Amino acid sequence: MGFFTKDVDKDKWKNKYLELLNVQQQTADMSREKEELLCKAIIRLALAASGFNAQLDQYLHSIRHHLEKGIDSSTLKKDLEHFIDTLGGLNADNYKSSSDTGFLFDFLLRQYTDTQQQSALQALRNTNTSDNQEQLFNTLLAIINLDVPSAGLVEGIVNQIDIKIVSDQLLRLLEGIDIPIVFSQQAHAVKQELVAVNTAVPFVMLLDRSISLLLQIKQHNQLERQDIDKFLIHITEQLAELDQTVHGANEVALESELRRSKLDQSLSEQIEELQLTSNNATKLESLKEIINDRLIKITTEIQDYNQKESARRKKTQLQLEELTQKVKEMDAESKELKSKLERASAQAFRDALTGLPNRLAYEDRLHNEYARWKRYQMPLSMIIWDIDLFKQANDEFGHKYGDEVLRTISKKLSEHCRETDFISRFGGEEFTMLLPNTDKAMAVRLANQLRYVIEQTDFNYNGRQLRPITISCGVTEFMDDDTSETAFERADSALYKAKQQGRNQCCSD
Ligand SMILES: Nc1nc2c(ncn2[C@@H]2O[C@H](COP(=O)(O)OP(=O)(O)OP(=O)(O)O)[C@@H](O)[C@H]2O)c(=O)[nH]1
Repeated sequence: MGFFTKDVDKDKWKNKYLELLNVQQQTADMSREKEELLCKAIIRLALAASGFNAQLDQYLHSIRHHLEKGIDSSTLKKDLEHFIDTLGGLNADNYKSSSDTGFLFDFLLRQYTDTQQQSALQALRNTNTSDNQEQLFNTLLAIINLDVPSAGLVEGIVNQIDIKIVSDQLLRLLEGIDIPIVFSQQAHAVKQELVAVNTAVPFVMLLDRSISLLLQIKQHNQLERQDIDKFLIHITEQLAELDQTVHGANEVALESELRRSKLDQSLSEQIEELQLTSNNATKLESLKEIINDRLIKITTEIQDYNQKESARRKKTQLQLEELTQKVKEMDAESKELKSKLERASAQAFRDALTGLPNRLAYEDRLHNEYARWKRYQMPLSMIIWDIDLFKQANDEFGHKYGDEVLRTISKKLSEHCRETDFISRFGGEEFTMLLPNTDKAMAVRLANQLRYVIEQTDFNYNGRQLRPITISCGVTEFMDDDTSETAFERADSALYKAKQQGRNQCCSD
């Protein structure tokens, strides 16, 4: 009778083995869980960092795309390397944007027509390759000599320019650029003064203030850009850190697998030897001894393996907790940044006075509606509105009243058009509307309804009932080979016709 026929010993063996299998299963589950958590965190961070720069976006997209299939360390490493290289390249030429300074040069060249100033400005424009904006601005200020406006300069400006035209241009410039919220009050005040300016001396001071405001806005935008770049670098470092942790986790899992297969191999070798010994055994006592020795050896090996595994599990658990904490922090950071960016971009697209979408938002929407019209050929109409004799109302009752009129008209116009229609404050007392799925006849009908609503609105000032305020508009429908500019020109000409024909009317082309 063989020694292995004893059921108790056989069960002891089986249980040990099953226990080991169980431990192995738990380890594998834990690794998978950890990997999923890491993938999620990296995908979220890549999403949060998207949209800043088209070059970076392609790598962020690739990182997300690869991670959706699970972590492959070598692909992730490659993606991250590309990302970091591109980011480094961007930092080098980030602040050389010639278009930013271009608008300043255009503006100054229009305002400073003295030949000396013109040639100095042109020369600076042609040779300016410096990254140092502060230096550039100082040179510019020296050329136009704004800090100490001499009598000669004042006279020069007064003789050479029409104050109304320049202040209108400055107004348009201020309305055309994104004004960060911190400057909105200052910009509003400058705009109001530009609207009201009528003598040369305050105008020169106002010009000084306008340019200094433009410079401040530019510096502010640069700082904001630097902040975003810092955040991108921070995210990249965190991604790299996570990548390292994944590497570490993979190595630990690999080690554990190796130990496990060594144990398996050792156990099966010992069992084979036992079988061989029992088959060849002739004496029961010596056989018992051999088997006992083997069992002790096997038990020691299993205990040793369990001890190491338990230490490793504790370490993995600790790493997992650290990782979870890190992921939570990164998650909170990216959420905060996302909401900050959303707030900032919502502000950039709104007109502060009326709350309507501004000109920038209009350009954006026009781009989309135009593309849709080109593709699907559904009718698309455009209306340009202008308040009638608004200058009179301003002159008579002051700008505060004028602002109130602007707010009331904005509210009425938005309340009385469809949700799919888009209305914006284009600038000053002008509004634009884009009407998808609306042909010219329908647009003219709607325009006349809106015109009537405004005509019927009571405008009060300090409890005083005032004469009605009216609005006029030009209507057009996109057709044939229209570009957004040609359609706009037609609507603008139709508006001009409406004004010429006596105002408070809607004309179409
Ligand atoms: N209160 C106020 N007035 C503004 C604002 N933006 C532009 N304006 C004024 O709107 C007036 C527009 O005047 P004009 O372009 O001469 O036109 P108008 O008086 O409406 O005459 P028509 O368009 O020919 O009917 C100017 O006096 C600007 O100062 C603003 O934000 N607030």
